[in-house]
Amino acid sequence: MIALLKSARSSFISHQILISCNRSHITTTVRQFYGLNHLRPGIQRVDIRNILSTQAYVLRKNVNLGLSKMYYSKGVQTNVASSGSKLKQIDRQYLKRLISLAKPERWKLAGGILFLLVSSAVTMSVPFAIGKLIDMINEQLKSSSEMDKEKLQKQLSQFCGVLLLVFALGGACNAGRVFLMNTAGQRISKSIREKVYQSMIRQETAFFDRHKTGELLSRLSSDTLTVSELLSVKFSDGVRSIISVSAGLTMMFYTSTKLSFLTLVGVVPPIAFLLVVVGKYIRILSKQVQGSLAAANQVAEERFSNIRVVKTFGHEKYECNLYSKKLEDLLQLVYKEAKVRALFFGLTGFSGNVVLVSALYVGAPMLGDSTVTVGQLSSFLIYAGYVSLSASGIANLWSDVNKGLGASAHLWDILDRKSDYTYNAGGIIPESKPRGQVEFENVTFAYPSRSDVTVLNGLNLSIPAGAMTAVVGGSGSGKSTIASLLLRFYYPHSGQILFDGQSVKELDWTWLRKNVALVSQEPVLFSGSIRDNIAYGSVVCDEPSDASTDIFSRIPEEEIWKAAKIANADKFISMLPNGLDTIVGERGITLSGGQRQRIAIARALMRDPKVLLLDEATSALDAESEHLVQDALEKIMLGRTVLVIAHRLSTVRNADQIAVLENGGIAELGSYDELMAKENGAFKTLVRLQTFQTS
Ligand SMILES: Nc1ncnc2c1ncn2[C@@H]1O[C@H](COP(=O)(O)OP(=O)(O)OP(=O)(O)O)[C@@H](O)[C@H]1O
Repeated sequence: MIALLKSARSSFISHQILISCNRSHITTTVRQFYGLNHLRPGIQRVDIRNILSTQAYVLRKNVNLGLSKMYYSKGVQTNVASSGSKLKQIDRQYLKRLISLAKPERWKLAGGILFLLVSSAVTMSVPFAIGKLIDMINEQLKSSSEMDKEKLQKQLSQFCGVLLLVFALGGACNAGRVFLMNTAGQRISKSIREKVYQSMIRQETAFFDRHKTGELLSRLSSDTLTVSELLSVKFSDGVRSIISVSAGLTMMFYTSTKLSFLTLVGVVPPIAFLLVVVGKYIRILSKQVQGSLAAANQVAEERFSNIRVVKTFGHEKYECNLYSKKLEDLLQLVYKEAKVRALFFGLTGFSGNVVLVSALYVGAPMLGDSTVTVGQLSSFLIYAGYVSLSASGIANLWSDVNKGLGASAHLWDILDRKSDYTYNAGGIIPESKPRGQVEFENVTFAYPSRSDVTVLNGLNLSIPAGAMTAVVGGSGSGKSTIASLLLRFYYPHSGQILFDGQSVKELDWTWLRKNVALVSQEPVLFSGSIRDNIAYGSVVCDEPSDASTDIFSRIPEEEIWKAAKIANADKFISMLPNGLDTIVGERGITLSGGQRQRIAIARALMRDPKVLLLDEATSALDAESEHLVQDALEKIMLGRTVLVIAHRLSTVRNADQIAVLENGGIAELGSYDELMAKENGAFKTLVRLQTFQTS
């Protein structure tokens, strides 16, 4: 349980909170949901600058929900609630925003509510009608002659016929309500999912370093579903309960005020109090269950996507145990929740029956003194039944609203998050043809998820246009980081990177991507056909308004073959039974490493980039594959600026210049022969130590 040990005193730094997580599943939940990745079980101080305001809000709210109290030090973030009233204000804002999601479906929802009103009116009028009928029969039976009995039978048939028609109308309205609400819910869910996905996919790379795939998928699937269900089906169920309770109570009082007072006053308040308390506990538990389920899904998702690693090490049994352990944690919580839910529903059922019994107990003697008729007592009892059943529906709505608010807060975090520097369509598009000259000027950089480790420290490197530059250095020295920075996956903390004299930060995103392409060490393909994978490299409109999904299949086949030929991939593709239409499997798993790499080269070629980044492109291949890939690379290098992140002498030897990376900067720069001529030089030492393989 999360517990605050003590409030943040004025001496605390204003952006820190002190929390304690002494159960591992809570720790996992908090870590996953709130991005506090380094959180461990136990007591610790947490810096909430790295978590978004809404996440901080949800974190606080969750704690406030009953796990225990948690305090922020003063002035943490402007929109993090610092008092109960502010929290309510944010609740209202969130509620307004939540409701705004349903606006496009307002006519469907209004239609659903209209059907709901009709069906509720029908349902709620039935007990009254039945009461009247019973009284009528009673009256007629008292003064019964044979003729009267026949008349009564006829009236009864007519009454039942009308009742059946009314029921049919109620049933049709109910069906209409369910259909409209469900379709509106599905459309709301589609629209939220689209928005959330668009926002996610445009986030900068560091966002994906921090958020796990399983977590993002859970945002897309379960949070959007929770919100859309709340706005449609659950909302309408809740409104139905509210109508039933208010109409039921009104009719109870209308039927007999005295009986209503006597029945409700003694029974309802204590039971309502109990229900509120139990309902609140259920809310807390269901949140914990969601978190635990997400943790179990995370394990399965990660293992399936890395199944070959599991198989390579033969860890199937270990993984099964690990998953079982997660499920066991989940099961314990579900047991707890089931117990409380059972108590909750038991109490609701019991309260309903208590109301009925008290109505009977108080009402039966009233029959004697004719204060109520048999018909009135009957309809009163039915209304009392409706009220007690629907009261739990209102409790459920309350819990759903809270759940929906929590889920929507996760979604606002993603929707509101602006990835301003990565995707800046509308940046500078140089008028002249690109030359491909790249400069790293005094670049200092640390990864956002590990901000205390400086990877590049004042790096200066000039990469001449049309030439080949190789970067070498020990493992972890920052070679791939250079490529990531040029591709604008991340931004340097200081210094700048220039492309033809223009800071890459200011260049139009699409233009930059058209002119710089990367072929990485482990090229990943998508699960479609070879054709789709190669065509993926072509430049297409990146605006979401271009909703067509077949843009890649419209790329002329000759262009694809041309790229495949230069990449030495044409021969093996034409030998496959389905040629370009061969499906490559998840991540291209049905192809060999060399084949994947050549498809990736063809893919990069499709956009005819001016600058080509080759990140250890040949290191994982056998001699024949390497030859084919190397040959392909040599062909595509012509006329382009090439930056090779090299491990092999075969590539380095041909380079126009070699940069040796050490301690975050360039230790040596020169041609192969120049660097080898330096007796105790860094490059020569690297070669001697065979940090990168000789071929
Ligand atoms: N996404 C990331 N988040 C945090 N740290 C990272 C990330 N990627 C790399 N690093 C760290 O940055 C440093 C430089 O990594 P980089 O991949 O650039 O090295 P490299 O020289 O290419 O290594 P290798 O030759 O082993 O591939 C390493 O210490 C690595 O642990």
